[in-house]
Amino acid sequence: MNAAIQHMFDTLARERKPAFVPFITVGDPDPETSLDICLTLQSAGASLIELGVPFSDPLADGPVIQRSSTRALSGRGTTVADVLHVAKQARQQGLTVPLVLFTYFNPLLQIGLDQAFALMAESGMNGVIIPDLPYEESHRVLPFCRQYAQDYIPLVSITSRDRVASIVSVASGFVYCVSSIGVTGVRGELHDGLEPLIRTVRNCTDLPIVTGFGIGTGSHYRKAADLCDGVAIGSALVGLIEEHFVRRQAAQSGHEAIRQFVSELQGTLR
Ligand SMILES: O=P(O)(O)OC[C@@H](O)[C@@H](O)c1c[nH]c2ccccc12
Repeated sequence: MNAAIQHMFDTLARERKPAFVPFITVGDPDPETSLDICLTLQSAGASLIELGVPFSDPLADGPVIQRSSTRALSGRGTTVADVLHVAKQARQQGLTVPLVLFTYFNPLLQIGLDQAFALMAESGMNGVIIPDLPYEESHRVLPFCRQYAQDYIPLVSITSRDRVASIVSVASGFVYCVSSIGVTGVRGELHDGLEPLIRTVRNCTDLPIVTGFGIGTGSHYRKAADLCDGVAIGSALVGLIEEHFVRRQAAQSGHEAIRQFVSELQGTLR
């Protein structure tokens, strides 16, 4: 268990507030901007930030995050080490919210699991989500998570309901409930399988539950927040970054748009 993530959820539970968990692809449009965006997200009210490692074959990602990964991999590219360097710099610049590395398995294998987790701990990371590592393979990383005090956050999806007990048995920090089927990207509606999935997870663990996938509007955010302990938003935020920092090349309006976006989401809870 990583104390920072547990402390964050304990504090929010006492305040009866959900965690707001944004996802960004680090290196999109560049590492320096990603660092600034993390600081903006913290000041806007993010509870924990998912730092995405761009990957060439993001199977679980829709077009917005795929484009984001492609941009982060173009030019000099963005590696796991680059993402962790951004985390370390952000810590030095006052980022205090917990950070979770969001990476496919291959980039970790490329630098070696022991080296990767040692670097994560040294960079101030608090946990890891590996969307393409199945429960049956989680034993390959759990010893390193324990050794380096990194929470292992598994994904539970609507299609994996019959395996929830096994999947959450290896979890620490929180459990990530994938609220839709398919790939990431804002949906028109929350999947009606989300509520029964959360009930199933609640019956299997006392860990906090964060849901994500497809949430991009205030009404969906509120519905998801009523069901869970936290809500993850990626594509809607990455789309804002694409619009302001890439298309318009307007960083100032980009940071303002992020603050406005977070404020509107939080406003739906009042
Ligand atoms: O982008 P969305 O639809 O808001 O979904 C959250 C998602 O971005 C983030 O948590 C995530 C990024 N890539 C993933 C792959 C699998 C599960 C979750 C993710």
